[in-house]
Amino acid sequence: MSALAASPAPRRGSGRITSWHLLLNNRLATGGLVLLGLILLLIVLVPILPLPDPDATAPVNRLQPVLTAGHLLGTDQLGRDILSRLLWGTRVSIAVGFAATLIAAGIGSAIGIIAGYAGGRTDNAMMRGIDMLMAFPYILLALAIVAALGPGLMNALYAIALVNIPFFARNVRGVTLGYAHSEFVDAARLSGKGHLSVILTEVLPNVMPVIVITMSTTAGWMILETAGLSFLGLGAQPPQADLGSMLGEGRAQLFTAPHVSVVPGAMIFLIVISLNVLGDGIRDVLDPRLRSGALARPAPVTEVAPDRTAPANTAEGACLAIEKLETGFRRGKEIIPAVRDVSLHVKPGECLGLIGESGSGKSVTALSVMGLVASPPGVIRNGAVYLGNDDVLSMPETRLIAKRGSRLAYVFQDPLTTLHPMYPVGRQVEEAIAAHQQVRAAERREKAVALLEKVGIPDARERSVHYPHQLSGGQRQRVGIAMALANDPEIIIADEPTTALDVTVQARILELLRDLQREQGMALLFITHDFGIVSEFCDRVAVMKDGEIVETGKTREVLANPQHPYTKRLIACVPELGTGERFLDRVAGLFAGGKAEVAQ
Ligand SMILES: Nc1ncnc2c1ncn2[C@@H]1O[C@H](COP(=O)(O)OP(=O)(O)OP(=O)(O)O)[C@@H](O)[C@H]1O
Repeated sequence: MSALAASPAPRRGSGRITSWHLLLNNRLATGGLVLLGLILLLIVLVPILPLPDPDATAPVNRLQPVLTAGHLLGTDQLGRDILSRLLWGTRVSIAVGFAATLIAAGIGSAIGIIAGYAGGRTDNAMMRGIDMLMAFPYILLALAIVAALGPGLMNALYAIALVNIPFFARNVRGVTLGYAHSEFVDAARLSGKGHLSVILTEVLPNVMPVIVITMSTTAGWMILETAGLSFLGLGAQPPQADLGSMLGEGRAQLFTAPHVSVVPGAMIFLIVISLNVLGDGIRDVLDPRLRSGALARPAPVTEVAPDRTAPANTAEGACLAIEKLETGFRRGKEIIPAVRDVSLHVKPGECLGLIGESGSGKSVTALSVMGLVASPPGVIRNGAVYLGNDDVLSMPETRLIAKRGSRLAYVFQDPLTTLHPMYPVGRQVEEAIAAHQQVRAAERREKAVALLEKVGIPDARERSVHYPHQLSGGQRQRVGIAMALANDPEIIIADEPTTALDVTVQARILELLRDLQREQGMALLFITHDFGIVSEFCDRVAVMKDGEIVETGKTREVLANPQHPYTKRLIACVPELGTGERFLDRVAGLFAGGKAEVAQ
């Protein structure tokens, strides 16, 4: 860990959020859990409950209605107590459904992991087998299996398990394929671990949430399928009750005594619905991206707290002013602040460097400007952002969205993740133009080529039909800059635009940004963690630490006379050519002593 990264992290909420809290936060899942818990409790207690024998017939008492004395849910066509049969039958159906789920999950997941991990012929052979299994209508396949093995609950269980193996195998194989060639799996292999060990320690823990999610969402389905087979007389055999056979037996009295079939039908419905909503809740808890809301479709604009205090614009003549900004992230009911009390301004033609260690809040500050922090979980608690005199955070959503890319544009760190991999780069620049300008397709194309030329892409016309993966890292970043320039913005926010590039490309991109900024008189908010870049590039600098601005001023003055110890440490971290040893001594001295100051 770098010395800088070792400095204390922003304060976090003290309450520990467990998976239980997250599950219980989801009302539907809690409802499902309570309902399923009650049903499970009843079927566990059924042997000790004072209920009549579920199989004891009493023809004189046949088809008694609900709420008859001694028969709360009435009796069936043979005079058997429906409540007793329902609870014993539910016990059988749930046991068979869960057992089938476990068998299908075990075998299907093993096939999926082995096929995905091994790849090549093994994968091909296993998946073709699975495809054949899937090619049959599953209920027909289950019927054929039971017909071959003979009717009975155990055979129904095997049949249901078998027809569900492909769902697990396909799901798990897909996820395993993604992990099989990832760096951490390669590293484990290279460190000498055997295949089994790699599968068990590296692949399985990552695939496990998918297995559990598939289990929780298919268990209800399997209970339904078991009931279906019993309904057709291929599962539970008389006199044994399960929900499907009760439903099948009640069919003949559907119009004269509907309760005989409605009661088991309602129970099937309750079990399946509770399992499904609980399964959805479990999926949300197990997938950390869902947990933070990252996969939920983010709102088009960051949520702004209704009780936000919006200070007035104090920066005269600035084209961008941030006033006392406070942005945080929701975690349960808490909002954990990421930036606090941040005030900055940039004037036309000026370059402001925003510098700070990783996690200090630079990106959150930059993204808050145009309401781009994903909500959920992001929320702007307090503060204001002014573009000229316009209060951005008070604007109607559509107006704010219209300002994105026109008055203010962003250049992000990694163009490979921001460019669409399936479209040629020229088309993506054209899209940026089309977002704000009504120009004909041919003109737009010419404009896109001109922009690519302007940012220094050689043979721009030919390159414009290339896809992002066909360009180098530096060229991709140039495309990102071309897109930012597409609508002649007044301000560009460049968020560590050169971090992913090697030093020579980095220098060229920085030069390009500086030239364009001077040429077009744009304001630039340049985010970096490198004081070397700030000293060469920025007129003023703001230093950020733990979500707050700790020092701000003209770059030359801050460099010559840093006030905050953290600024001094950042400056000390800039290596000077030929002073390698001295630099390391300085850094080591600084961080060994913790609070040691830098000798200027
Ligand atoms: N989606 C999120 N949910 C919760 N916390 C987040 C989220 N995004 C960022 N944060 C937190 O906000 C804080 C500031 O993050 P930010 O990305 O602004 O840091 P940064 O200074 O830009 O770091 P870097 O230089 O590594 O990009 C960090 O503590 C981070 O963990």
